[in-house]
Amino acid sequence: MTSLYKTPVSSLNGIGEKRAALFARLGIKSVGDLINFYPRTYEDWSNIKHINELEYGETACIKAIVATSVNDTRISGGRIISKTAVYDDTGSIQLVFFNNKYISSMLRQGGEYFFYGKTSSDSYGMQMLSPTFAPAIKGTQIRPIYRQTAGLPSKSVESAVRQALSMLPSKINDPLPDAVRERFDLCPLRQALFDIHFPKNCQQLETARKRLVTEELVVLNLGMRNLRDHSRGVTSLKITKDYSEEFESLLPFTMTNAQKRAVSDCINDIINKSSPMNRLVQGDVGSGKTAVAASVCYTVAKNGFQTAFMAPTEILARQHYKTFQRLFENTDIKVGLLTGALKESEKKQIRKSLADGSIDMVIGTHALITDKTEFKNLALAVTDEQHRFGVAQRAKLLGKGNNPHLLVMSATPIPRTLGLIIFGDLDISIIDELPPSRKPVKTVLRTSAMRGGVYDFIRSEVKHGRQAYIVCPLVEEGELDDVASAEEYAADLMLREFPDIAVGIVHGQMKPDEKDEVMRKFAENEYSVLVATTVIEVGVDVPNATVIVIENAERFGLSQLHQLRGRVGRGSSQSYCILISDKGSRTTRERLEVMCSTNNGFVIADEDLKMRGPGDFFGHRQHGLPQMSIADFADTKSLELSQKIADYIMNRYGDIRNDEIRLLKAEIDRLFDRGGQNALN
Ligand SMILES: Nc1ncnc2c1ncn2[C@@H]1O[C@H](COP(=O)(O)OP(=O)(O)OP(=O)(O)O)[C@@H](O)[C@H]1O
Repeated sequence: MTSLYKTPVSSLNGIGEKRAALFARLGIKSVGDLINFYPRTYEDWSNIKHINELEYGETACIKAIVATSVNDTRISGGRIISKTAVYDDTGSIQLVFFNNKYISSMLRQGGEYFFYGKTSSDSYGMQMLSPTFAPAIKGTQIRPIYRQTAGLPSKSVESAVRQALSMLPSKINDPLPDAVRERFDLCPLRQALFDIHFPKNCQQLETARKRLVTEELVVLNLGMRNLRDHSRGVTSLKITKDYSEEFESLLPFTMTNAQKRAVSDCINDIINKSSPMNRLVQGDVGSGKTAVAASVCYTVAKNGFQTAFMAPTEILARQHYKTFQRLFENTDIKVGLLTGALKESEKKQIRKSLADGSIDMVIGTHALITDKTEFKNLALAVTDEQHRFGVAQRAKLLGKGNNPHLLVMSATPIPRTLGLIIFGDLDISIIDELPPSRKPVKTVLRTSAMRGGVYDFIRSEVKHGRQAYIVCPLVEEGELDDVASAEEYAADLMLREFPDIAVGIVHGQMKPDEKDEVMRKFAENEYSVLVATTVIEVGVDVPNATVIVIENAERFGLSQLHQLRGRVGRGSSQSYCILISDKGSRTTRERLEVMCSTNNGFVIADEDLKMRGPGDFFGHRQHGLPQMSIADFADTKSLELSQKIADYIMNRYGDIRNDEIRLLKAEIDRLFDRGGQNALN
C-alpha cells in the first residue's frame, strides 16, 4: 500500500492544483499531513440550548427550524446583509449574516439545523450573528475548527480531513506497542485520529488528545536521547592530563563545591570517555559558570589543543576575553578575540593565528563560525546560552574541528521537565550553589510616583562607592511612545537628578566599540550609574554594582527580569532590585510579586511558563526543537508522563533500533525531518 504521506492532497475529491497550493500554505502536502493537521480548537455543539435560555453576548448552540426564507438586503459599498428567523419549542430568534451571498441557497425554509454563534440584540430583540450551522440530522457533536488561510476556510479543511480519514485502512500499525499503551492507558492510534478530528463528546476528545500528545512527546524524548547517544561517534583527540588543580591556583577565589563538581564532570568526559563530551553546565545567574568553562579550556590548552568560546553578544565576548586574558596573563596560554566589530585587518591576523595554532583560546561571537575561520586543532567548543544559537549554529562550530568536545553554558533556568527534553541530547551538570558571602538580592515593587525616593537611594549607594544600573526598555526597537527612551532618560538624569554623578548610557543602537568603551568605564567605576537597555541582560559582570532599577517592569517576562536582576548581587555587599511599574492590573502585580518573593531562577521559570505559555516564554529565542503538531511545552503533566514512558521503552526494548519499535523509530525520523516510514504507510 502506498504511503499516505506520499499520496498528494490533490488526489482527494474537489482538490485541484489551485486548492492544493492553498493546502500547501498550511504545510499540508499529503493525505498523511492532512490527518496530522489537528484542529486548532473546537466548538461545543453537544450542549444544545433552548432559545428562551439564551443570554445576551453568549456563544451557544441551538437546534432550530428556519421559519422564513432568507432576506438579502444590499447596503452601502455593495455589501449584503442576510436575515432569517428560526424557532424551537421555546421561542424564536433572528439570524444575521454579513456578505455571504450563498446563505439563501444553503438554508432551506422549514429545515432543521444546529446554529452555533454569538448572540447580540437590536431594537427588534435577540439575534445570532453569523452563526455556523449544519443540518440537524447529523446528531450533536463537538465541531473541529482548523487553522485556515485566505480562500481555504476551516469548513473546507474539515471536509478534506473527512475524506482523508476515510482512506485510513481498517487496521493501522500503531507506533506505540500494545504493552506500552495498556500500561499507560493510552487509546489506539486509529481511534485517536478519528476522535481528535470528530469527537462525539468531551471525554472522547480528551482520550484522543492524551494519546497523541503523549506519543509526540515520547517521540521527541527518545529522539533527543538518540541524538545524545549516537550522534558523535568516537573521539580521536588525545587529552590525557588533568590541569584543573593547577588552574585553581590562577583564580583569585576558591571554587565552590558545585563548580568543582561541574569541572570534574567535564574533565572525566574529556579524558576517560570514548565519545566526545556533550555537556550542559547550567547554573543560576552569578553562580560562576565562566570559571568552570575557563578551567576546562585550560586543561585542553595545556594538552596542546585549541578551544573556541562563543558568546551571544559583543559585550559579553569582550568581557569574557578580558577575564581570560587576566587569568592566563602569567601562563604560556595565548588568548584571542574574534568578533564582527573588529577591523578587517585585525580579524585577518587572528584568523591566521588560529589556523597556524599560535592562538590557544579564542573568544568570539558569530564571527567564529563564518567559513573564513579555520583552526589548527580545535578540540573544545564552548557556547554560552546555547538556545540563542540553535542547533544548526552549534553544529557549525563543531564542524570547525575534528569531532571536538562541546560544553554548553546556560543561565536561563528552564523548568526541569522541559529541560530534560530540550537538553535531552546533553549530559547535565548543575551548579546549585552560589559563591560564599553572597546575599540574596532584595527586590521591591514601586510606582513612578515614588521615583524620588529611588533616586535618593541610588545617591546614597553611590556615596558608599557602589554603582547602579537603570534599565529602560526598547530603545533598540524604536518604540518610544510611552516608554522612557534611554537617551532622553539619561540626559534628564544627568541634568536634574545626578548632576554631580557620572552617568553612562549603553543601548543596542550604539556601535560595538562605543558600547565597549561605556562598559569598560562602568566596570572600572568611572561611571557610577549606567542607564541601559536589555543589552546588559546576559552575563554582564560588575560585582561592585548593587542596585538595579527596572523601569516599566511589566513589559518584561519574569525570566528576563530574573536575568536582569542577576546583574547585581554578584559581590559581597547587599544588593537591591527595584521594579517600577504603574500598571495596576491584578495579573501584572501578581507576576511582579513573584519576583519579590523568590530569588530562585527555577521557581521563576516555572511561574513564567505557567503564566505566559511556551510561545512567549521562549519569545523570539530559538529553542532548537522540532515543530510540534499537538504537544504543548507548558503541559508539565504530559511532559512528565512522556519522560516516564520513554524510560520504560528504553528499559524494555533496550535500543531505539529494536525491530519491535521500528514504527516509533520511524516517527522519530519523521519528527526530526529525516523522512522514513511510519504508521500511516
Ligand atoms: N567560587 C567563587 N567565589 C567567589 N567569587 C566567584 C566564584 N566563582 C565566580 N565568582 C565571581 O562571581 C561573579 C559571577 O561569575 P560568572 O560571571 O562566572 O557568573 P555566571 O554564572 O556566568 O553568571 P551569569 O549567568 O549571570 O552571567 C564573577 O565576578 C566571578 O569572578
